[in-house]
Order: sequence, then C-alpha cells, then structure tokens
Amino acid sequence: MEQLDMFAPAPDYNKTIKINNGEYIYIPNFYGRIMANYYLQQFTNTIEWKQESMNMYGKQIPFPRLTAWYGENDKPYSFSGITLQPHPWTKELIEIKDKIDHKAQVKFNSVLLNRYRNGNDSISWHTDAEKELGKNPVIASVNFGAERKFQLKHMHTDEKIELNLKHGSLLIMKGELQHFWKHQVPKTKMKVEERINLTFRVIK
Ligand SMILES: O=C(O)CCC(=O)C(=O)O
Ligand SMILES: [Fe+2]
Repeated sequence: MEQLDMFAPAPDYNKTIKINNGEYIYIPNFYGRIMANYYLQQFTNTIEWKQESMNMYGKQIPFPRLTAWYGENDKPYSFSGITLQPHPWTKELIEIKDKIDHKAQVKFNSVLLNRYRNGNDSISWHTDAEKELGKNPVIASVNFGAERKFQLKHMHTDEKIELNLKHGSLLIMKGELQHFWKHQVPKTKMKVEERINLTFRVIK
C-alpha cells in the first residue's frame, strides 16, 4: 500500500513528456550557472516583493511566501481572492520572457514571481486554471536559487509526478494539464536557501 505515496521519477528531460491529460517539458539547464546567479541576485534586490494575504473565514492569513506581479498594465490578475495590478516589465524580465516566448512558441504577457525564503515557505495544491488564463493555458516556470520539489497529482486517478526544479531550470506545462492535475511546492525540513520562481502566463 505504501506505493500509493510514491512519486514516479521523471522519465526524460528537454523534450515534451506526454502524461494522462497533459504535457510538460523540463529543461534543467535553461540558464547556465553564471546567468542563473545573476538573475537570482537581480530579482532578490530589485523586485517589489510583497507579503500578500488571503481572507479565510474573516481572518487574514499571510501566504507562506512573498509574491510580485509584473506585466502589461491592462491585465490585472486575481487568485485566492486577491487581485493584483501588475508592475511594468523590467529589462531582466523582458530578456527572460523573450527567450521563453521563443522556446514555448507563446507570447506571454504577465509573470507571477514567488519568493520562498526558506523551507517553511511553500505553495499548496492548486491549479493555474483561473478564468483569465482560458482553456488549456501554457504556463512557463523559471527557477533560480535553492532546488525544491515540485509535485503534480492527477485529480481523478491520484497519479503523482515529482520533479526537482534546479537553479536555472525551465518547466513548461501545457495541454489539458491545468484542468486535470494539481501542483505544489511542499515545505521541507531540510535547510534550504532562498528560491525565486517566475511563472509566465497569458492573461486574456
Ligand atoms: O514555485 C513554483 O515552482 C510554483 C509556483 C506556482 O505554482 C504558482 O505560482 O502558481
Ligand atoms: Fe501554480
């Protein structure tokens, strides 16, 4: 029975992996160490990080991570009961967006940044299937800093997939994935450094 809790190892890198009801591509070395270090430092110092909170049963519960929203200014974004007005693109975000647009063959217009300060910061099971993202959204996620586990779980079959998202890596999720799979970055008891994640999206 223990097997039910096991996460299947990721089969292959750099090419499209077809799973039940979805597809993804994981590219561990999308950025080399020098560029990845540069972006980690830039984003740590220059992004307008905020501690947002969620209203739950009349109480304000802080998110277990810092967030920031950048992109085209006519595209506000709502999730977990909050609406964010984007900051304008920075030079570094545009550079990354151009490289990812090319790779994913999508013109992204917004990016949500998450900053996980230590192992106690996390994002719990959810989908990126908000109305504004439309049907079968492509989500491109870039990672800088500490390696953390990224887990996917099929909503109907409970099938699980786990990836260790490395410094400088890119993960693209597409097809039906957001309608059938939840994802999370769980807390960890291991001593980990900061991690910054950028998820590029198209807001319709
Ligand atoms: O930090 C990550 O890898 C995932 C972030 C995420 O799922 C989100 O912002 O929706
Ligand atoms: Fe997400």
